[in-house]
Amino acid sequence: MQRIILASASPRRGEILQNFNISFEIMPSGIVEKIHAGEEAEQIAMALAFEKAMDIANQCKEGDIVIAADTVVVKGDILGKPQNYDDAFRMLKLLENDIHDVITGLAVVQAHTFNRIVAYEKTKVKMKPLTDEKINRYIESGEVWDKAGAYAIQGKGAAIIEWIEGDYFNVVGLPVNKLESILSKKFGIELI
Ligand SMILES: Cc1cn([C@H]2C[C@H](O)[C@@H](COP(=O)(O)OP(=O)(O)OP(=O)(O)O)O2)c(=O)[nH]c1=O
Repeated sequence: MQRIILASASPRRGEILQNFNISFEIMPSGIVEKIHAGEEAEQIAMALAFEKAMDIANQCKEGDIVIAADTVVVKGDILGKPQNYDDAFRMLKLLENDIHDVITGLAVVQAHTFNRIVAYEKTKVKMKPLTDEKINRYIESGEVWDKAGAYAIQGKGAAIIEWIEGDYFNVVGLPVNKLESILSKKFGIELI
């Protein structure tokens, strides 16, 4: 029996995938995410997604399908998750009142075969102007910690996002639209 594995500890990714017509298991990857200086954000997101998928695929039996993703926020700098309060403040100060990109790398790997697809999706996001007081209140809400770019569009962060262009689910961490195409066309698995 071919299993479908989501190689992710992100509750958001699990929740998004649960909406669909597939049964899957969750096996978070233990890789240490390292951003290599000088690489493009798209390359970094895809390389990290691929590393996570391969880490788990190596522990699976032949034929299992492993899905992994990695989300980064990009505005000149590449922003991952904030390390501490000052880092979260710096990120939100950089993002407020401007447009940035959210890039999610997506990897789908069939364990112990050469069937593997790595892709990325990009969504443009416009954040409202924010006073320092508002940034402080948002950080203190506790929502920012495990989120790339120190905000969550699916949470209180919705109130500070003016508009987006592209796939909403890509911002939340799993580009469902792209995943559906890859699973359907390359692996014969239908989400709906
Ligand atoms: C911008 C944004 C990011 N995020 C989250 C999605 C990802 O969980 C997180 C980016 O971290 P990732 O390193 O992509 O993922 P993760 O460490 O949470 O989970 P795993 O590697 O096990 O799959 O930021 C939101 O939930 N909402 C948002 O609006």
